[in-house]
Amino acid sequence: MKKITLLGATGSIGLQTLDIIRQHPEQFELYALAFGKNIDKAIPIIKEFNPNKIVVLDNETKRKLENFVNHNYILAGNEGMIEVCVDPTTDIVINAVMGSVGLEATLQAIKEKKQIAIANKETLVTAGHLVMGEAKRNNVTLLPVDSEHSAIFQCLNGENREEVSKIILTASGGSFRDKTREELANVTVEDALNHPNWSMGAKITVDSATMMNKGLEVIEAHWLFDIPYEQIEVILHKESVIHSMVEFRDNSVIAQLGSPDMRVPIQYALTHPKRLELSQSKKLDLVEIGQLHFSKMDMERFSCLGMAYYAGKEGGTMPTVLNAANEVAVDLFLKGRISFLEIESMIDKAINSHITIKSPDLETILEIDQQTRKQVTSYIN
Ligand SMILES: NC(=O)C1=CN([C@@H]2O[C@H](COP(=O)(O)OP(=O)(O)OC[C@H]3O[C@@H](n4cnc5c(N)ncnc54)[C@H](OP(=O)(O)O)[C@@H]3O)[C@@H](O)[C@H]2O)C=CC1
Ligand SMILES: CC(=O)[C@@H](O)[C@H](O)COP(=O)(O)O
Ligand SMILES: [Mn+2]
Repeated sequence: MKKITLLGATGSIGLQTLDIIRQHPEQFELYALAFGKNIDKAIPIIKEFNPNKIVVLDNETKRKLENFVNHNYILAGNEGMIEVCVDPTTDIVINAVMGSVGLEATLQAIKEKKQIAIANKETLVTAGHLVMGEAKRNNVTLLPVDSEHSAIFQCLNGENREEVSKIILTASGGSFRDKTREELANVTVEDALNHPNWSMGAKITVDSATMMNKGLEVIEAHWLFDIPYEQIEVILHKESVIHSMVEFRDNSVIAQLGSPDMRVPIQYALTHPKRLELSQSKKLDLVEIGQLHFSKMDMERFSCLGMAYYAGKEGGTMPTVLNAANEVAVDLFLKGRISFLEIESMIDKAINSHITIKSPDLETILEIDQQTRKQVTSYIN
């Protein structure tokens, strides 16, 4: 029985993880969960799964939750998140929070040699060298949940990493894939949240529309698979059926396919190297689909992807700035305070005004993250 600590239990990945735990009660138990403020979503989860420990964003949310659930172990904030990650009873930590907020908890979990299933890409973008360094020192393998990285992980099964010539990440193109840059000027939040293939949290859905999601995934792939940026390619594939591919030095390409359903990579991260049945998941029917489409990525149309390659190659604190600027800009867009195209102009401004600090430690990363958030917020004030 694997005892799970689930960070981000009320989110899109969190709820799908709970579905897997529900389907395999003999394999998995929800030991602890963390969420932000959404107690309406959390209450039924707590009642159904009865976790030993609960973490919420702050003391105000803790007090509110205590009015609805009779539980004697509710913690708040970052310290709470760290506590449930290093808890000796926990076997595996699933980081499915939104944004880089779970960074310290993830680092502490790795130090305790917990298994880590990582859905959260921002953690690796903002501090990939620290996370992977800690994982190496503690002999911890990070099990990818992000669909593309799970695909690559599966394609690399049993292969010699030295023989990889290229990783090919597929991108759906997001909500606005058929729009020109001119047409992007007046798009709404509602339009942006209408992803053609996946139902996901608001922030990642907007990232997918700006193509920053793929940019973050390029950096995530660089760290997870220890591969140079020059050997990571992104192509457009509107059906999201091929989740990603690996090309080897003999020109053989291995791809992982499946209907778009995040429960598949989530479950694989929990069962690796084994597999379990997954009910209510649509089997892939290529005859029904008929055709798959691919095209070259237009780096001018999707300028966020270019910014992510730049920040990743520059390294040091630059990806921290990219990530923090993006988190703030997307939040402002979702609140209706800036336009869609202002997301990329704000990120551009932030990365262009930053002087990279090489090999930053955790304190520096956290400081630059906070500074960037303040700076980008000031762009609209
Ligand atoms: N959704 C998907 O299909 C995929 C997601 N990912 C990645 O997984 C991560 C989660 O995405 P997704 O599930 O879509 O996001 P959601 O926005 O749906 O959920 C985010 C979760 O994080 C919690 N949370 C937010 N802020 C805090 C905080 N400060 N402290 C504690 N908990 C917090 C939220 O709690 P509350 O509800 O209370 O706000 C919620 O449980 C992201 O990094 C995303 O890029 C990767 C691949 C696919
Ligand atoms: C499901 C998943 O992994 C998302 O990150 C997905 O990849 C978003 O799709 P695009 O970024 O390709 O639009
Ligand atoms: Mn993805």
